[in-house]
Amino acid sequence: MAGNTKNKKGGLFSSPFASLSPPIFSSMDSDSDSDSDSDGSHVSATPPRDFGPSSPPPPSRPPLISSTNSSVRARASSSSYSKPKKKFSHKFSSSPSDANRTRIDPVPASEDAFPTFSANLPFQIRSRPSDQNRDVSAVDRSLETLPAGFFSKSASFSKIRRSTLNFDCVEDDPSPSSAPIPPPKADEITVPECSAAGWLPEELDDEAAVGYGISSAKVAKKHSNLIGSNVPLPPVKFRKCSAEGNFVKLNLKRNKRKFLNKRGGSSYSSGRRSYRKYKKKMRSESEAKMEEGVCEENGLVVETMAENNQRRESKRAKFEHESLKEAILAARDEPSDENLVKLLSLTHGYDSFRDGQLEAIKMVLSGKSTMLVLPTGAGKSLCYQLSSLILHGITLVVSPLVALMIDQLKQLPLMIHGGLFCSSQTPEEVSETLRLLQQGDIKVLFVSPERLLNAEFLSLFSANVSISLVVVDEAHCVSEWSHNFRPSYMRLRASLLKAKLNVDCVLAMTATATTTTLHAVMSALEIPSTNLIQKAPLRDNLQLSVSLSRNRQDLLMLIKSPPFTEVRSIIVYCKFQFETDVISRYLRDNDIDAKGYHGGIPAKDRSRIQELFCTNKIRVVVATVAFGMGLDKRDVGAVIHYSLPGSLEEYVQEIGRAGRDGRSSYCHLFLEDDTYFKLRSLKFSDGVDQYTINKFLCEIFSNNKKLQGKVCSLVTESASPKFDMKEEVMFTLLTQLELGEVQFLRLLPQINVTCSLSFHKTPPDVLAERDVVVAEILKKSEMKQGEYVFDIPTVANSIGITTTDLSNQLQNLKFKGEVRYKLKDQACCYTIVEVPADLCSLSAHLTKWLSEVESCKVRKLDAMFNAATFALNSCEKLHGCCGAQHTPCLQRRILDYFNENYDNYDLPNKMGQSSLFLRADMKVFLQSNSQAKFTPRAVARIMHGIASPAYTSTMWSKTHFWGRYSKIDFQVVLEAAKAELINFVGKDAT
Ligand SMILES: Nc1ncnc2c1ncn2[C@@H]1O[C@H](COP(=O)(O)OP(=O)(O)OP(=O)(O)O)[C@@H](O)[C@H]1O
Repeated sequence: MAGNTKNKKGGLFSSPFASLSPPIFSSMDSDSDSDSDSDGSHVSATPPRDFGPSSPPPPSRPPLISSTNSSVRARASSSSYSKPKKKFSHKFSSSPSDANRTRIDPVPASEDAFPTFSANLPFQIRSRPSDQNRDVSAVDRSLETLPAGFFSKSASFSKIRRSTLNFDCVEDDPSPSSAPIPPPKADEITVPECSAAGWLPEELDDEAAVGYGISSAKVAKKHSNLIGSNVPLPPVKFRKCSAEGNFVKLNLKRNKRKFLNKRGGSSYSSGRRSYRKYKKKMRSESEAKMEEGVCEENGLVVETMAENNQRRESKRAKFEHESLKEAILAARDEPSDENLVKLLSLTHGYDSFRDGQLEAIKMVLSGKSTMLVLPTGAGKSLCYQLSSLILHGITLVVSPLVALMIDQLKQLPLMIHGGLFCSSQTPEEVSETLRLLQQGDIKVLFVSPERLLNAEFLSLFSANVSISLVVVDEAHCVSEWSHNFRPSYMRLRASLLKAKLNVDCVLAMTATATTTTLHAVMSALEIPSTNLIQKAPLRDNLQLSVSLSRNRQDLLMLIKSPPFTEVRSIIVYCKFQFETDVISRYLRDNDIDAKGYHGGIPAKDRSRIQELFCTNKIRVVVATVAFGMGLDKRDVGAVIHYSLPGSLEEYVQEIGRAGRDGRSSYCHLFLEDDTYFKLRSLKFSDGVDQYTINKFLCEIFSNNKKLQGKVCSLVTESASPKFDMKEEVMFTLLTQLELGEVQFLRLLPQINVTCSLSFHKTPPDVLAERDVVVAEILKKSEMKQGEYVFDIPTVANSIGITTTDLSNQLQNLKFKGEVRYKLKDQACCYTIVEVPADLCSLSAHLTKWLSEVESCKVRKLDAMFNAATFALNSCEKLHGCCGAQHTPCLQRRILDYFNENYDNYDLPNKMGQSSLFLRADMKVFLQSNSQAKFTPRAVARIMHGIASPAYTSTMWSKTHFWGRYSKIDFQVVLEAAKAELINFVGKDAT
């Protein structure tokens, strides 16, 4: 398979980057909008980025017209700048088991491996023995699982635009193990033809004007070539202040950004100071110019103060608009440091670029695909934002989460018009976005990876809309060796982007990628090793500390000790949903203003909690991984890990929510063994045996000869328990069958395949005579409770049309009042391209690959645990570490981890390697459950307390063997299960 990479252990892929030189760490490098559920107004109200009295003030200056007429003066004073003022004030004010577990514990208690909490700390924590008797089954029951069904349940675009930002979608969960990402449904999007659209500058109006602190006057349209360029300018234009202007409404929030840094003192704040200077300068320049005009007119025209203000603001807006156009053209002609800095100050109000930004922008502008690795909060988004203005075509940003897309859309500077396509949009919303796209009103378009390579979506770009740059955000998701692999991201290959979108230039961005991951991403996106821009993974304003033990009292004591007492906003990360509820309640009971946040909470409530946190109405959010992606609250002063993160990548991402304003921030990790054991067990919940993969492949390629070239479907919900395989694992396998060395199939968008239909107007037989679709439905359906029930792919195949065509025809019939129908059973759809000659070797191949992916995840957890354990037990405290403070040693471990191929060799771990009672217990277990047909993996999972689709915790946690051996290495348990099953089956056979 071209472009794929090979794991060191030898796998499916061959990497053209085998000789890629190690990345260079040149230096250590030093805001999420809330979503209200109240009304529409909040959408245009960015939550304050800083919470001091630092909002850009509404223009306040004496009226420029002197009048002897007192009534005019009175009107003037009351009306002067009232409109912008009102808008500003409006925007600023809106906020936005086991009772019978009697056997001997196979692994002795081992908490004494850790020292007690050191006394010479800035904060005191009591050390407690870890709780060895935790109920392992609870792990499974309460594991953070964010809601699946992204395509059916999530927010509509109108909601996004108007009020609640609904995050109730699978894309909300960055964890691959808990977030199936189905490909898009074919019937979700109807794409009209694109008409020719150019990037013509448009009117400057209210919204833009408000954005610049000016009034609602308009500037006449002006073609770009009037300012001396043959090249059409990008749409530096501003939309009308109407409810429909969602992008502007979202963008308007930017204008409420407060540019003063109350906590101050860092390089991160300098940009804001310069923004104020810039605004002042721009104001005085434009005012001077305007005053000339006013003097000329004074005495000639009797006008109201409001009209006068409008006229003056119009001039200033025009002036600023012209300045921006000039700056864009200058940067396009010559992307020099000077020109780019000038443009930066006009667009973002910052006076300098941060480390890596300028380099990345220049690379992109010169058409070079670039890999950008900057720490969280370092300003990666700005790199594509600025580039998008200078590039001719549109910039397509591929983002993994709907919530993230919405945040990124909101964070676009005012003059960069954005749009998004996500699966949760209604057809009307899709059409509206398309209309804006065709009109040239969208410069940056956010899409999910599923949608990006959807045939209908791709057809959009074939003729009229040209793409200059594809940005792959969270690019580590492309690699199966990352902590957060997304099968749909696998489809992003340079070859496909070139072939389908005619795009040569890709900007891949991530904060967390090991060398192996980087190589895989760069290989897939064909980014040369010379085009890697990489800075140290951590910002140096984060103070890292670790302590042994973890219980509620320790957490409370930590939060009530300095320096945490001084911190206004704190995030406490837990692994399990139940923990967030329990801990937040406990904190509240102890006078700490805290709220729990996890994927099980309704989307509306989650939005509300985020809003309250972002507006400092609650101090502590106790959250699972569901909280934080895209959160750009600048003054989060502390991140506390109540549970061990699953990898150093996850740790770095989560602590990266702290100190985004550049101030010293505190990141504390509570370490204890139990969570480690639970998490390690869970790392084995995705694995599949070769036997199962073989069965799965047989199903996929069954009836292969007949079905080649036709639409096949697999209803994942029912297939999952059948194969004892998670839905996302099935999807990963199907993606691998599409993108592997040989393309065996082609994935089609997911659809609901079972249709129950009833006729309402014309009798079915009569209708069938004139409609071939109806005739075929009658032939292929079964009658159930008075309804015709049929399989969509079967009917489509027999007519010889696509499932999308069939869906459209059904919609037509419904529209005419002829039929009513319901669809159910979401399925992965595909067409077979080639039937594998040897299913056994293919299944062996896939099993090996999945097993390597699984081992990689386990190593990541071990690396996290070892780094924290090292800080606690082995740090000699020579290089600045003291007490629980381990910034230097943890920074070093993290740097080493990202720089070296840690994830390619096994690390020492705490797992037991044998148990006297394991085999005996298995024998008893198999005998007492002789009716069940276990695989070795199923037995091993039960012994580890890991639920699976066929062996749910609801059913199996009742056995007293559930989770009993979770402290023994899974592979040891698996081998024992294989041996015992052979014994058991052999005995059974005799
Ligand atoms: N040159 C700059 N000067 C000052 N502030 C900047 C600069 N560039 C970006 N910022 C600000 O830094 C903040 C973080 O930027 P951004 O959200 O792009 O970070 P990121 O690298 O994408 O982080 P994450 O990986 O967490 O998403 C934003 O508020 C942004 O406006």
